[in-house]
Amino acid sequence: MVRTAVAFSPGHISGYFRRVEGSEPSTTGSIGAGVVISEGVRSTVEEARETSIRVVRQGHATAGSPPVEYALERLGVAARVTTECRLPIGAGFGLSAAALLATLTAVNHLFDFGLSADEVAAYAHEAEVLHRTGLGDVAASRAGGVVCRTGAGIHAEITRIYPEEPLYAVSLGALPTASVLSSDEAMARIAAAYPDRCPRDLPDFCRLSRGFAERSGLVAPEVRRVLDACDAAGVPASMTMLGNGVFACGKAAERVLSGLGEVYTLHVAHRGAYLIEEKP
Ligand SMILES: Nc1ncnc2c1ncn2[C@@H]1O[C@H](COP(=O)(O)OP(=O)(O)OP(=O)(O)O)[C@@H](O)[C@H]1O
Ligand SMILES: CC(C)(CO)[C@@H](O)C(=O)[O-]
Repeated sequence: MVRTAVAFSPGHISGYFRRVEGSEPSTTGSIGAGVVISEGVRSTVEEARETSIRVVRQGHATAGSPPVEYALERLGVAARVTTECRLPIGAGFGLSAAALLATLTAVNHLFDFGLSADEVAAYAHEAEVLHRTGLGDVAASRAGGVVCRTGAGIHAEITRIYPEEPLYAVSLGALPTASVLSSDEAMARIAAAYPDRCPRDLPDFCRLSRGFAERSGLVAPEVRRVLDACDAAGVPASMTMLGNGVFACGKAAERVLSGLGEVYTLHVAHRGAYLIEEKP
């Protein structure tokens, strides 16, 4: 019988960030703030002769995931991996980091590596940074909360608060993270836009993020239309970094967003990646 392990990792909406360039992947990443969300990626890992990755969303499967393939190779294992998520990929929900954390958590158990949670996160972070699919998402998604990262990498200081209220998001399409992270011009604007403090609560997070989004020049026209509708209704909202999407806080947010796309109601996660089951 083929042995299987299943793990889950929460996703992460980044509200504002600044790239930190270190001498190696472990010291490279970002500072910034975001929300770790209870939705994320579930990964099923089976022993196999050759590695294959199936990415499943809403019953539709695609093959391959360069960052996950890299991480498996780095650990010297071959496995059949299936990732499943409900949220859209490439839309600023930190799903590449969640896929890495969930897969490596399952791999760690399946192959009896005995890696600590720190070591699992270090491998995931390295794969993210090298593939330019994220900078701070792994550090954030290691645990829950509205997070404020004041240093780069997984060992940096992170403060976490746990508001009870939900937030709401709509996605207007994908924005490949690497396309923005590879642009020096975008990075310079982003650095200048950084709000130099941590959020006090969820509405404060939304407002600080919005100031950043405006100053960074990253707001695309479709995102602008949704932000305008939120502004008109007095709903604090900003852009999902880095995706063509909007997140919004407060009671009226769901109603305002519902006319503009599929609305995801998201809760602040209380924990990071965890093993769901191991068979046999
Ligand atoms: N659910 C997933 N399962 C496996 N690989 C994924 C998954 N989501 C993203 N990836 C990998 O990450 C690459 C693109 O990542 P990208 O950073 O653009 O998406 P994201 O993490 O969903 O969004 P963002 O980083 O903007 O929040 C994909 O090409 C894929 O290889
Ligand atoms: C770069 C980024 C916005 C991509 O999701 C995120 O990883 C972050 O906040 O560092």
